Amino acid sequence: MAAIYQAAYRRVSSLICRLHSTYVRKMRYLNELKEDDSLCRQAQTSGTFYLFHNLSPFLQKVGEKYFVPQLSAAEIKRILEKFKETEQWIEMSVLIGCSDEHVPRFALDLGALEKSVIESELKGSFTNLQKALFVVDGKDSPLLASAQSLLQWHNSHQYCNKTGQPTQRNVSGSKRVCHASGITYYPQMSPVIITLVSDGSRCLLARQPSFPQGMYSALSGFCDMGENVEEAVHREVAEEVGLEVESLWYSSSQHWPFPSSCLMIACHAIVRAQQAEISMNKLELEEARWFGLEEIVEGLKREPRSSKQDDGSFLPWFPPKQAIAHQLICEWVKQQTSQLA
Ligand SMILES: NC(=O)c1ccc[n+]([C@@H]2O[C@H](COP(=O)([O-])OP(=O)(O)OC[C@H]3O[C@@H](n4cnc5c(N)ncnc54)[C@H](O)[C@@H]3O)[C@@H](O)[C@H]2O)c1
Ligand SMILES: [Mg+2]
Repeated sequence: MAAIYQAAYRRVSSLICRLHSTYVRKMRYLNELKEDDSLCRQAQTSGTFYLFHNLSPFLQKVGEKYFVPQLSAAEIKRILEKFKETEQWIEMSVLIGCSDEHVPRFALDLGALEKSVIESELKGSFTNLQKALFVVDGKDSPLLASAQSLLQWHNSHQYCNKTGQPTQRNVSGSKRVCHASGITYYPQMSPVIITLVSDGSRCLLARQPSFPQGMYSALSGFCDMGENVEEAVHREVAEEVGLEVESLWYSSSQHWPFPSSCLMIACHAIVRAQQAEISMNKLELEEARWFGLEEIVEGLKREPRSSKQDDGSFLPWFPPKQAIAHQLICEWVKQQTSQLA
């Protein structure tokens, strides 16, 4: 009897498994790789690798386009042999995802090896992440950003905060453990709110002193300990431009690798048109002002290069489409245009 039940259970389980979508199977496989060291070690032999050098990703240029090559384990071994290094280096890679066909993807930083040798061997170049994110295909930039953030987190968490002893990573790189204290460290992100404030017919954009000339963006700020998203939006708007938010709603979120792993939580906020006088915090901002719809539409078309005028001043331009600030601005334009229609 028990055998019949077991056979029926197996049939139902395998049916459920087949019914699972490609996405669900992929996520379950990735989770197994994170948890199971021997499975992940085996996966490294059949996976593909994104290369980094001191946290700069490796890109190849074909014509005017930049690509992020995925190298096989065999190609990595060939490079390592050039340096008379062993394949043990592969163990320093971190798991960053997998294809729909369950080919795992890893990121590996070869920062200790001579950069120019790798570049000429693989015919490409290690490119600063800030530049790389804006020149690669849109689907590759989130992958590069999260890979770099994870590599950076490992670099800065080599030792236990409590004992000062070295921490040991698991094979996938999803955590580090201090065996002396038993503390497990997981990769961290800092929550940051980014808010496009509107008074109903205009939107508020600001400049930090570190921004490139002419660029304006939505207000942003790190969440304080214990704060929720709504409280952070209210506080940041009050702190930076002296306005009181009346209502707000969530738009979307984005992982942002600068300065190190932020979770950008994007919202729209409304302030009363009668109480919209800006009182800017000069310690944080260089300029903050209201923009009408026409000026925003013009600014969205403007390239950073074409923003400089003959008298040396700069016309406003906005963050590129890879930044969530861009998305907030486009949503606001859509909202305003639909109201006018
Ligand atoms: N992707 C986008 O569209 C977009 C747009 C704007 C800003 N951002 C990012 O948002 C982040 C925060 O924006 P901000 O500079 O306006 O923040 P902010 O207004 O909170 O000011 C930054 C200051 O906050 C303090 N701070 C508090 N907690 C911090 C933490 N965990 N890490 C670092 N500093 C902390 C520091 O003193 C720092 O100088 C920046 O890293 C920026 O790159 C992204
Ligand atoms: Mg700020």
